[in-house]
Amino acid sequence: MRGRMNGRDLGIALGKANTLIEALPWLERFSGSTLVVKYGGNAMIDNELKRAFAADMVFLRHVGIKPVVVHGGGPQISAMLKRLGIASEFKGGLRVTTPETADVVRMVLVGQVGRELVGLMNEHGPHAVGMSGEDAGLFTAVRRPAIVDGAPVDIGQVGDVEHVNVSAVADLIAAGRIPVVSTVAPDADGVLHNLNADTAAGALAVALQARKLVVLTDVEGLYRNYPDPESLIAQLTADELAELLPSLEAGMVPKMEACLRAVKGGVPAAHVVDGRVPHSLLLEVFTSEGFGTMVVAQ
Ligand SMILES: Nc1ncnc2c1ncn2[C@@H]1O[C@H](COP(=O)(O)OP(=O)(O)O)[C@@H](O)[C@H]1O
Ligand SMILES: CC(=O)N[C@@H](CCC(=O)OP(=O)(O)O)C(=O)O
Repeated sequence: MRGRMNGRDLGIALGKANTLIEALPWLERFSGSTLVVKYGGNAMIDNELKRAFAADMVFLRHVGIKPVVVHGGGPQISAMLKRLGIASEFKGGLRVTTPETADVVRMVLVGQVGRELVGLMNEHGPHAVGMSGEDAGLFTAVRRPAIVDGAPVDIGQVGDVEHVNVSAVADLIAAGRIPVVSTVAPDADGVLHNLNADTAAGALAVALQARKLVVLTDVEGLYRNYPDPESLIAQLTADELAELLPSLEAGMVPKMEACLRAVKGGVPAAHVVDGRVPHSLLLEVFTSEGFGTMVVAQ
């Protein structure tokens, strides 16, 4: 409400102005750069959080940052497989994917999770465009095994990203859109593969030479000794992460591999932040303290 302020209101207003001005150096630094944001299925807890995430992406877009969203949906896929009475298991952090499972993965990621995020962003205006690795040849997949107890195990139609057709997203970014990527893709023979969303986000961040990769998940960040709260890591180098990787547990493995791949591939920083905290991404990008765990090259 416009009108005269009392002393308390003025204090609150000045606090808001300070928050805005604290963002200035970060706006200057990141304006014009590409940010790849991976939104994990476990961080899509409720509608309020999803709305806050969508608003954050639109906010970034309006301040001149170019967000590219890569979304997950592991829990949502598992729920649909259960509804359909199809058994499902993970090996080495990756879903064993039969042809039947691959169809469900595509249905849920492209038709459900991706659509919902696009819809929430587009409540703010015609910003977001959904696509999968199949659209405009965005990703070509190559079949990969899971690593279980140090040995490779075949898990069906699961892929890594072999090739990224950068123009598929670059054209959308140039048009001012926010690409929202679902991570299924054909291999060289056209067979549909299920890509872990962290893996695909890492590969896309490298191909786009993004300024940052930010992974939103359901923990505060990377713990040296999970779940000891004292062992949360604020910052670590690629070499330190490479040393830690073999000791990590399933869910964190593809996430931290993606961060390592991004940083080794020329992305200046990769972050893991708590997606359960509304606007955590803005806190990471626009405050001096940062948020969660940051991986840097050196
Ligand atoms: N060292 C670790 N640090 C943080 N989380 C860990 C660690 N080891 C295992 N985890 C687990 O990894 C989970 C995140 O991975 P995942 O469930 O696959 O999330 P998402 O759906 O966001 O991809 C956390 O909730 C936590 O239980
Ligand atoms: C191969 C593989 O495991 N694919 C994942 C794809 C979704 C995903 O990665 O979702 P989150 O980011 O929410 O975990 C799956 O089928 O669950």
